[in-house]
Amino acid sequence: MKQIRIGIFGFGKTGKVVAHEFLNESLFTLAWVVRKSNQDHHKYASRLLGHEFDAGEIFSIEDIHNGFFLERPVDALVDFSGSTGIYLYKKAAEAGIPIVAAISKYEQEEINLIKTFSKYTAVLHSPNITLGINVLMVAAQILQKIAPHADIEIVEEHFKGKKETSGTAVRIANVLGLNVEQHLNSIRVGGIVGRHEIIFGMPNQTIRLLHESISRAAFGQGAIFAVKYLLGQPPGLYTMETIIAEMFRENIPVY
Ligand SMILES: NC(=O)C1=CN([C@@H]2O[C@H](COP(=O)(O)OP(=O)(O)OC[C@H]3O[C@@H](n4cnc5c(N)ncnc54)[C@H](OP(=O)(O)O)[C@@H]3O)[C@@H](O)[C@H]2O)C=CC1
Ligand SMILES: O=C(O)C1=N[C@H](C(=O)O)C[C@H](O)C1
Repeated sequence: MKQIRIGIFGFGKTGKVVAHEFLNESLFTLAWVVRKSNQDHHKYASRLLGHEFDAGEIFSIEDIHNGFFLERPVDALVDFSGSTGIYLYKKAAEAGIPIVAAISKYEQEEINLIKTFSKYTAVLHSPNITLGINVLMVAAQILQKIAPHADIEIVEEHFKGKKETSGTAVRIANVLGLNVEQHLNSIRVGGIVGRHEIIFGMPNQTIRLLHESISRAAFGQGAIFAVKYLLGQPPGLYTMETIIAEMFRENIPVY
């Protein structure tokens, strides 16, 4: 069976693990990886990740010219780079290549670009692409309807070096109608991959909804789920949360 060709933007803490997850799935072939610098230029991501075959030639942003996506066609593009990666793949979007934009913090300009791309192709943007966190967000909205007077606080924990507030936590606050400044609490310690807790406080009981990413492989598995969903979808803007909510309504098991 013809493999699904994947191109990945970003080869950092997360991109490397996501590439490894795609390389381990026979349904996919990793066509290329684009990173910011010239580090490991033209080497194969597969070899750097310990595989015994050549896949995922590494390019830098300097290699991205207008013909790049025509010369190296893929069936889906997965972005785990940073907020500026999106400016490099307009031609891919215009060519109708589905896009998984897994960047956690975009400014309005990038959000507008995502919306523009969604006119040409299927674009999924989620600040957290794990299946679990998006189930948590659906559950939290249900719980808030059941207990509208509960006090709600969000606690997000990440590794020491993460500078920005969790995009996931901001998204959770937004869907629950909470003021980010007042109800979002950030902790930065050690090597925590990602932990999000939503605490519903009531006079005589507390309900805690908790999701922990214990390995960045969770992001890879989420990206694989997202690519499989996007293939064949019409142009438009998709999120993991709406996909999972739709599957929940139709009694389709997610995981
Ligand atoms: N949606 C989700 O579920 C998740 C989202 N993320 C998000 O993914 C992003 C990456 O996280 P993380 O891996 O920890 O970050 P890192 O800093 O470890 O890695 C960033 C990678 O992206 C590359 N890069 C940076 N800018 C560009 C660009 N303009 N074009 C192409 N490549 C670029 C870097 O290249 P070089 O190596 O050459 O410097 C590096 O390989 C962050 O926005 C993070 O919030 C992370 C985890 C989960
Ligand atoms: O930077 C990360 O690593 C992560 N970022 C995302 C966020 O900011 O919400 C998602 C995940 O928690 C890991």
